[in-house]
Amino acid sequence: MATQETTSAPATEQPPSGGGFSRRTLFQGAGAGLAVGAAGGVLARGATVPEQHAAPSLGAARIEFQGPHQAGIVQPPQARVQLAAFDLAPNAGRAGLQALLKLWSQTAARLAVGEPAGTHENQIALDAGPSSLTVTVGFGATLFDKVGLADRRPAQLNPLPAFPLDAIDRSRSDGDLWVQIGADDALVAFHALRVLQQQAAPAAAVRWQMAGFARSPGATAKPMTGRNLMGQVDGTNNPKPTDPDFAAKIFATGPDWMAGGSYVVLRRIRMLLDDWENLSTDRQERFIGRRKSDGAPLSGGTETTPVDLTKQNPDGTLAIPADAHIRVAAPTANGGAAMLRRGFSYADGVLPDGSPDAGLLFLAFQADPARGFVPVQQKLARGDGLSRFLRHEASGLYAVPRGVQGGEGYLGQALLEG
Ligand SMILES: C=CC1=C(C)c2cc3[nH]c(cc4nc(cc5[nH]c(cc1n2)c(C)c5CCC(=O)O)C(CCC(=O)O)=C4C)c(C)c3C=C
Ligand SMILES: [Fe+2]
Repeated sequence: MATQETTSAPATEQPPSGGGFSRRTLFQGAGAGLAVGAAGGVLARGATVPEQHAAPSLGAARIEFQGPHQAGIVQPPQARVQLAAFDLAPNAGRAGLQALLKLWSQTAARLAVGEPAGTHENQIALDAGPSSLTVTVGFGATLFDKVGLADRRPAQLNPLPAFPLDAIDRSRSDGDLWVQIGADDALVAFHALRVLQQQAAPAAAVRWQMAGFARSPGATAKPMTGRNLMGQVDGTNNPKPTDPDFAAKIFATGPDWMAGGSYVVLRRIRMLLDDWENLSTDRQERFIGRRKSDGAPLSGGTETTPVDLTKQNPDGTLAIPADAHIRVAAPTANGGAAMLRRGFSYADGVLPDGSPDAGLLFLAFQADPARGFVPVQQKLARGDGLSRFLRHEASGLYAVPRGVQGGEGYLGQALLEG
């Protein structure tokens, strides 16, 4: 496995709401030591940088593969994501899975530092560096039976309940293995997907694949929380790694192979953009409970001002309406239920009726979906004004084992050899 460079370098600047989001980003090569980000102005597209002050390229940024948690959870979303689920071949067995996870772990570590893949290298990403590449691997509930580990399947992987308004396409849901590949360059992300996919054969085959995107680093004059395709500032009130209870909310404590791991819920949520865009900005804001221009709560202040759900307008109505998304989803309204949302937009052309096939690849990490996504979605599906503009079309739940560190060789080793 590739060794991980540990040279210390400053982390990229984070948006106001990013709080303590750790990007674990290092820069290699000639520019090491320089901070990259729009605030520093060093990566403005088209900017001419004098040779002697050459800045590190976006491609040079890298995120450590090794650590107590897998990469791709606490880091802010990269500009590009490739999501894929794989089903194990009937004859692969535990040995086949073990060999695959070893190969994927080696490959993820190599690609994260900008080395070529050890096998199936196709040069798609040549010259583009690791571009903050992360590879995150998860196990679906169906995997455990197939490799004789049914008795070790955690209860947290029990199937999600059906929610009102669900329109789930099972062929684009679930899967034995899940992979999230994030990078700040589309070619780097696709390269990693292609290599992992080829390495998977014949032990596993792709069940479904989805591509998404988020704001590119340096796109705004200063670091800001990103927007979704409805135009809203999205991601403000996420738990922050600096919160005292962050780890308890987001990371599992056991069994041993999951200690430091997390459970991720995926929902491919199509947005009914034609209907949404027909609303006035005022109505759109009341469906969310935040101002569209800057993400400030309708109870007042700026984006980061704590939400006041009791605040009333002069006419006595609630400043944040009863069916506003942030009121219905708030941890205080759901017994403290919390999750780390790390979604990406998608835009996959148009449907037969001419409407855009576009929306949110909603991804939420949590220590236990029964105390995170499930109670919140149960409430949202019934009482959220926004839900009439959304269609949940695909779904998945995966155990994301702890990261590789110390003497461990590959992701999931403690499960498969424990
Ligand atoms: C079950 C969980 C959630 C789903 C599904 C979901 C879908 C979804 N959300 C938006 C847009 C926004 N969501 C915002 C906040 C927010 N959303 C959830 C949960 C789900 N959202 C939570 C727990 C919160 C935080 C609530 C709080 O404590 O304030 C916001 C506001 C900005 C922010 O805090 O991120 C927006 C905007 C869309 C478009 C969507 C489905 C496509
Ligand atoms: Fe939301």
